[in-house]
Amino acid sequence: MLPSRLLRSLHHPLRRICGVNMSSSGEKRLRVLVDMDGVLADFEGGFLRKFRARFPQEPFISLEERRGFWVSAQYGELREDLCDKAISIWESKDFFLELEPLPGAVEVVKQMSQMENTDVFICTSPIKRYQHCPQEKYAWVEKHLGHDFLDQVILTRDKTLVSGDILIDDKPDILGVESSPSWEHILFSACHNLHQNCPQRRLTSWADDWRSLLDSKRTPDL
Ligand SMILES: O=c1ccn([C@@H]2O[C@H](COP(=O)(O)O)[C@@H](O)[C@H]2O)c(=O)[nH]1
Ligand SMILES: [Mg+2]
Repeated sequence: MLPSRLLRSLHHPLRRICGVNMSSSGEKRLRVLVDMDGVLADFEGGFLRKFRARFPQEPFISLEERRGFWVSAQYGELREDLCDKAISIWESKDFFLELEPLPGAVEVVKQMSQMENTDVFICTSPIKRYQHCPQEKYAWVEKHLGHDFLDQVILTRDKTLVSGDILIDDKPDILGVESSPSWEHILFSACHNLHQNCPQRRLTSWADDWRSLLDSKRTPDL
């Protein structure tokens, strides 16, 4: 690795060849990956509302009672056939598009992406039944963050393959083929993970001190 003072004097393409993500002022840029469901978009709230509307006679699990990432698994434990009924909700047209943004999420992502030396990407896993979900995820980003933000959308079912400094995500275990991902996983608090004692640093909501969290990952300019 070359010293940063030398890298600063190099032209942009060479900086890239050296494998360092530097700004024109010579500072290393921070790459933040932000999950969508449960972090930007209220997946749990949207699910519960639509489940109760579609199946008014069926038992349901309140947000306070939610435990574990997989909604379908907890509904299946409640009663076997409720697993498929739960899945049918997020497989329906307009489910992902109509999710409400979580409080502060849109404002924070806009602020974050305007910060100096900071690149923000939305990193989200589509469901395998692809008829509606991938298109609606793009449409959600366009609706809430604007057309230009579509350049910063990453759809993947394996987030370990995406490089970044931080991944803000509500799923406690993010696994994939890469056993040593480049990012630090910051656990975003959600109803399903509140009771779990997880080793990751947490962001409890978008009202939490996300700026300090980002600053803690910035490397000082040498
Ligand atoms: O029980 C469930 C709960 C969620 N899903 C789907 O998982 C992904 C989660 O995506 P993230 O990028 O990790 O937020 C989303 O597509 C949900 O629909 C599920 O399949 N089963
Ligand atoms: Mg999520």
